[in-house]
Amino acid sequence: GLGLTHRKAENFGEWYSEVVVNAEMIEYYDISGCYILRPWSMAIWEILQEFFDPEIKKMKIKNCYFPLFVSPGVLQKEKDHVEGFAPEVAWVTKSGESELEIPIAIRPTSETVMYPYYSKWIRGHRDLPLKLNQWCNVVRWEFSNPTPFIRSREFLWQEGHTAFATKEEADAEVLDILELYRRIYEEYLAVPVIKGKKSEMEKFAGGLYTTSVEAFVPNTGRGIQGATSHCLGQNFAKMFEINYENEKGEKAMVWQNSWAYSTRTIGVMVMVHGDDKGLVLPPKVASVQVIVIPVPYKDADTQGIFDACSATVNTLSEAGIRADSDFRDNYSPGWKYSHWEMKGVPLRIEIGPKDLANKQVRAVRRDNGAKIDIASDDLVVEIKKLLDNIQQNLFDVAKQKRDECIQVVHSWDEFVKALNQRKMILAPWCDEEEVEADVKARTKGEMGAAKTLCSPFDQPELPEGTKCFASGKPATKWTYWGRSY
Ligand SMILES: O=C1CCCN[C@@H]1CCCn1cnc2ccccc2c1=O
Repeated sequence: GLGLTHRKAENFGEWYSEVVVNAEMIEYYDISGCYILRPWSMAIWEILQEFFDPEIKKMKIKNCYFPLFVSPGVLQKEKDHVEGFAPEVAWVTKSGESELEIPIAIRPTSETVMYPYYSKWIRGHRDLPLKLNQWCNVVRWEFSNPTPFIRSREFLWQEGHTAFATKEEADAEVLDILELYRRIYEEYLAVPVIKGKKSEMEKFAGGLYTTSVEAFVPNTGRGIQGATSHCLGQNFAKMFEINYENEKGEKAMVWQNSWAYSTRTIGVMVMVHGDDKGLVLPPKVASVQVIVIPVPYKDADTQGIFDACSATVNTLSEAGIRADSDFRDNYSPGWKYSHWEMKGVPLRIEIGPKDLANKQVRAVRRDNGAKIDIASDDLVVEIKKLLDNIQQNLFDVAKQKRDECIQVVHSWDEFVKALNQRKMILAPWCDEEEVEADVKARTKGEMGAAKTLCSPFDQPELPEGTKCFASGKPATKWTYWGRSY
């Protein structure tokens, strides 16, 4: 049969793997942790890119392309923090039958690839700001459980790498980019996220501070980092001698940022909106927003029905709506309904003899199953309203579910209870790293330990004297905690 064999609420992992395959987004590949992105998911990546790329161009950020290969020397340059990541670095050691003199790393990220050239290109203050981005793949040979889109050994992303004369410029850009990431999630993927700052333990070790947008998957009770925007401070400038002669003729080091979102965004959307019929696509990222299906009746005017379907697709397409028809004669209408529901198409239009006679179409919503008869004269206006309503409804439902999973706690016992209830926990914290390490140690288990997700920029009131939930010391900030991907 066409349906899923696993229910989202019963076996999330199996449900997810089945949805991404049955919706024809992913094909499993013969190398573990690698996946084929089929057109149905590549189209989503392209729609997100068509939003983000013009936005960074407005910020005078230019696209470039650096080599995939990293020479070992520069990779070790970041030894302080790269050692943590070293096991994930993939290496080329041979070409054909012969061993390479020196093994070459495949980029897991491009700081060490790009920054020796930033050092060469940035000599005077007129060379600043230098703002580059690249759309590429990166490889991280991870061993923890691979999951399509969420955790794969190769993935697509954009990585922005910018250099400024002042910290103020860098700080401002970090937040401008973070807002774009929020828009990707909330305006396109209809996924609510929380903007915040990572703890010292969770931040990018090579940087000064990390900001992120954090999503949450209610079914697994796990937080997931949606995208990151780091201020690197002058750490890499020091390491790679990226300095310049400032306007006073003094030698000064640049202030840098780096920021990325990846194909992980697609996986988060699948997890949040998908249901037991399959994928549910927010209209903004649906490559097909409306699928038109003929419902011919044995002796009815079949040609008239097909003509009405084609006219409907044309009218919608001319209005800028991504519409298609399914005229295949080897599948029944019922089979087609299930097929396009599995693929998450936001709206289905059925046209049968009655609809033809009444000069109307029957629209069926993928998000809530509602059936709406629309007069053909009102088609474009009504379909546009429906698509906007579906987009908003998906966000509202996801936000309501996510908010139901947020639990404010003030004590350790409340924290443990909430954690076991698969909540996203908001707790007052003393912001001490060893306390975070202690919480990790005390919550270790086969479900994974609790960790900080972020300290939200939008801080609730913290009354004088509030104690840290874990240490009892004076709390300095509210922080989200939880298990995570
Ligand atoms: O997030 C971003 C945004 C885009 C540019 N890079 C930063 C930081 C990447 C951190 N990171 C992540 N995995 C790694 C894996 C192997 C070696 C190095 C690294 C590594 O530096």
